[in-house]
Amino acid sequence: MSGVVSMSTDPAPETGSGTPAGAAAPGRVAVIVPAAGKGERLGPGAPKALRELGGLPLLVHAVRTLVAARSVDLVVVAAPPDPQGVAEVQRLLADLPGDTRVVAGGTSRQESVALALAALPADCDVVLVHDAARALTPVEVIGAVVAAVRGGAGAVIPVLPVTDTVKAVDGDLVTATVDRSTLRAVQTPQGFTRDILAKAHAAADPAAPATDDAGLVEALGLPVRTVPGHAEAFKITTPFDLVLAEAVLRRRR
Ligand SMILES: Nc1ccn([C@@H]2O[C@H](COP(=O)(O)OP(=O)(O)OP(=O)(O)O)[C@@H](O)[C@H]2O)c(=O)n1
Ligand SMILES: C[C@](O)(CO)[C@H](O)COP(=O)(O)O
Repeated sequence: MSGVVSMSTDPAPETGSGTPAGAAAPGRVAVIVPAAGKGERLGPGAPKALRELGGLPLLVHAVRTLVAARSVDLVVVAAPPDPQGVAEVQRLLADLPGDTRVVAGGTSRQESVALALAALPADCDVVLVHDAARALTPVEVIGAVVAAVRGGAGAVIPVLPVTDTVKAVDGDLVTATVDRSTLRAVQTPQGFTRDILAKAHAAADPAAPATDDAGLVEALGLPVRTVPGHAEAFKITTPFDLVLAEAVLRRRR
């Protein structure tokens, strides 16, 4: 497929040993990893997904966990779109086990996800979308999202309660205190049936990209379910997040 680099050969579609006679076997689970962002809030340097945490790029941490997850069959990374970015991601993934592929990403996260979605093999029926920037997400979160989609939810997101008091403001003036009991901080991986994610992206406006994929599903009026997220699935956005991530990694080792 043009623009797609396969890092291993296609495995035969899983037959699913528990499939009842006559029933269609489930398809494969693919994870799209948008990794094409610049990381402007992290400060000057290489694209964020290629910056190091404990001696390895953030992307490698994220993909290593994904390929180790029993529920995941295929990982497609949207790389920084310049030729060096794509080549570097290909090189990094070549050292990892599992079925991994690379596409060139886009100018927004939404576009990067759409480009990877267009490159998925036909036998994937569940698709997760997972930020490279959430490099330390525990494998349990990935399993919980896949299980919820396989259990019948069309769209699933991991969430955490909001722990700060939240205010609405107009400039520097507080206009309201928001009821945080109904608010959740949203993480990735977000999981979808392939049909729903494809419909959501087909209806999306490239000129006003959504910050997450579940937002596109909400815009279709379809339900989005939640599962518990994890504190260590935080997004590495600022230099302080990188310090925090180094501490989490040291504690794990
Ligand atoms: N054009 C883009 C922009 C973002 N992303 C990815 O989307 C994820 C979440 O985005 P964020 O953390 O905001 O990353 P950046 O866009 O790189 O950060 P910044 O806004 O600070 O530049 C990251 O894994 C990032 O690489 C992407 O694939 N393509
Ligand atoms: C998808 C996401 O990680 C959910 O919290 C988040 O919206 C991406 O953040 P961005 O800074 O808008 O890229």
